[in-house]
Amino acid sequence: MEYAIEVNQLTKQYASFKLDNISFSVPKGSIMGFVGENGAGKTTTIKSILNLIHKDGGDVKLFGLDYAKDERKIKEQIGVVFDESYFHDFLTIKDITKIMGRIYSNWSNETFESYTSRFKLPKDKFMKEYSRGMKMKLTIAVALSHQAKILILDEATSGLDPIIRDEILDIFLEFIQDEEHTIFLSSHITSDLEKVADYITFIHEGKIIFSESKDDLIYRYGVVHCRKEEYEKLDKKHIVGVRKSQFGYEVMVNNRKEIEKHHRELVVDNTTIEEIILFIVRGECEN
Ligand SMILES: Nc1ncnc2c1ncn2[C@@H]1O[C@H](COP(=O)(O)OP(=O)(O)OP(=O)(O)O)[C@@H](O)[C@H]1O
Repeated sequence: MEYAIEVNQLTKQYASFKLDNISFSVPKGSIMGFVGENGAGKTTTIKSILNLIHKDGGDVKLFGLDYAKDERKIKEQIGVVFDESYFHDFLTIKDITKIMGRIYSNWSNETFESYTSRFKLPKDKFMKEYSRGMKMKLTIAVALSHQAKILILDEATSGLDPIIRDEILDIFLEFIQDEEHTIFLSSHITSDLEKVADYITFIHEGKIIFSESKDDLIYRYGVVHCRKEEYEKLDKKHIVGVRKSQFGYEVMVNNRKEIEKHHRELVVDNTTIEEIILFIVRGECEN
């Protein structure tokens, strides 16, 4: 398999936080969703991938290239969208077209024009008159208009309404259609990731908990509703989290086939990425 991004044993130490020896890879032509709570280390990881901060250990490769040797080549091929717009208040779309044409050697006025029209962005208004949603669409239009091979987005769709988010997610799906383009997308909104992501990487307190194909996760994980006595007979190595209530036990398992094989009396329900994450973070675990 060819990888667009490879993160290998990356470590970054801040005074009260450590990105702890993390490794994962993003296959070329796919959408990778990057999830984790506030402060889990998503932005720190993204800044390391973009070579915007100094790493304390490990390495990052994009298209197999190293920043130390090929920084310019790498940066030309990345489109970046952070959760805040970086355009000056007194610029219009026309000004931005000119500026970007000077910055990127592969800038395409036609592509930019087609996205700004599609997003119905007003051409003569100043940025200060743009809403947050309009600014975000504009930033995405810029990122898509210089023939980037990878789009890296940090919480870019958070704070946007569901209709705009849906429109943007459709564009992401179009972007990767030709299998040459890749998207790495951090988000709190797991339902968005469930809709578009091929792979999910989950980061928790600076560590990668899993980085897997979304379909495999949904296929392997499941929730068992059972009584205490039934719970006690389950093989703990398959349990990733438990919720106890007055009605019984809800148990998130990571190998539903094994559970179904050994406990024919139990029903294992389907689950969602959001539930898996909630169980891992908030459920009790007795392993
Ligand atoms: N420059 C810095 N100096 C010191 N600590 C930092 C710095 N940047 C980030 N941190 C700390 O690193 C931790 C991870 O931050 P990061 O921004 O990577 O999290 P995140 O997962 O992106 O969170 P959020 O979803 O809230 O944006 C936090 O505890 C943060 O306070």
